[in-house]
Amino acid sequence: MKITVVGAGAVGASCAEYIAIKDFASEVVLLDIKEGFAEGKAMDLMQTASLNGFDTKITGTTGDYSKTANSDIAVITSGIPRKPGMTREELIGINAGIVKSVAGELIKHSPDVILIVVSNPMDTMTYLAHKVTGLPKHRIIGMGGALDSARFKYRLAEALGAPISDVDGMVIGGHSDKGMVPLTRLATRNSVPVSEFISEERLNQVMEDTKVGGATLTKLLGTSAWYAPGAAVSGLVQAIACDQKKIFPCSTLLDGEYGLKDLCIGVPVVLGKNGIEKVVDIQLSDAEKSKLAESAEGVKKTNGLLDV
Ligand SMILES: NC(=O)c1ccc[n+]([C@@H]2O[C@H](COP(=O)([O-])OP(=O)(O)OC[C@H]3O[C@@H](n4cnc5c(N)ncnc54)[C@H](O)[C@@H]3O)[C@@H](O)[C@H]2O)c1
Ligand SMILES: O=C(O)C[C@H](O)C(=O)O
Repeated sequence: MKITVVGAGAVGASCAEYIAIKDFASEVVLLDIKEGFAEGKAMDLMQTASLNGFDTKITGTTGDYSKTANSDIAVITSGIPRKPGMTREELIGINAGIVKSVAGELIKHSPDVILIVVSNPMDTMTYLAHKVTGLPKHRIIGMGGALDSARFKYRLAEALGAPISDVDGMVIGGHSDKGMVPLTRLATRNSVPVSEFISEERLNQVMEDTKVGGATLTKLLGTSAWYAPGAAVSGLVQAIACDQKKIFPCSTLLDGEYGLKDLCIGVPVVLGKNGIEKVVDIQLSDAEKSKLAESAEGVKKTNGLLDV
């Protein structure tokens, strides 16, 4: 199993590290445009192999896509991150050009690749990857919901005073400060609805804290987060590489599911060796449906800024 990660920055390197530590891939290729950067990150990571006990071979390249040839999965993290006070949507001007060229190069060298798009604004960049590559929809996956759900579980555990392993929950919708839809109604603590343990007011606070999870970290760090994003990407990669058939909320091109068409947005999907093997159409309440529809409007507005 060969995996390419484009962008050896904070998220790309973290993602390569988690993939290697989980030891399910034979090879990870890191590619960056900054001279020597990916080679350096790869060497540094390889020097953790004997310490962390993995056999995955990590190599780096400055812009040489021939080194990525015949990748099974490629992750696109190249692009600028936001600074405090910015929205993800403001990154579109620079990142659209980067994602467009990177996606084109990747499929030239790996025509059968499954693409995972991370660069922001992620739902729009996933849509752009479709427009540029024309790949079937099961082979382009946007990563956002897996991360947002992890943050939701973190906030739920905090509110419940429970261990995170006792908590389950999912966030659908756009990967944006306003567009996320944390499904509080379906969140559970060991199969019991969380509303049995905490007030509606506290649950609303959990929802709001989850939606601004990325912005909160950006304010603290001065740039956006990387550990949880890297771990979330590695979870998607592992589900595909190991044909796990796990459900994650991912951004996918919808064609009528959830009453939505011609956009990529986060909904639950089954991930396996073919990429997105099924969109899971769950029954939403009227309030959840209207939040998702509003979120879709926001994503479509950002898509409208694309030059495709
Ligand atoms: N979808 C998500 O949940 C999620 C989570 C975290 C970050 N992000 C996004 O991921 C992106 C990367 O974030 P980061 O913190 O790793 O940024 P970073 O600046 O640390 O790394 C980005 C890397 O991309 C490289 N790059 C730029 N143009 C390139 C090109 N044409 N080809 C190859 N490499 C190129 C840069 O040299 C840099 O090393 C940002 O857009 C950020 O907003 C998304
Ligand atoms: O917040 C960001 O801009 C980066 C990423 O989308 C995140 O949610 O951490």
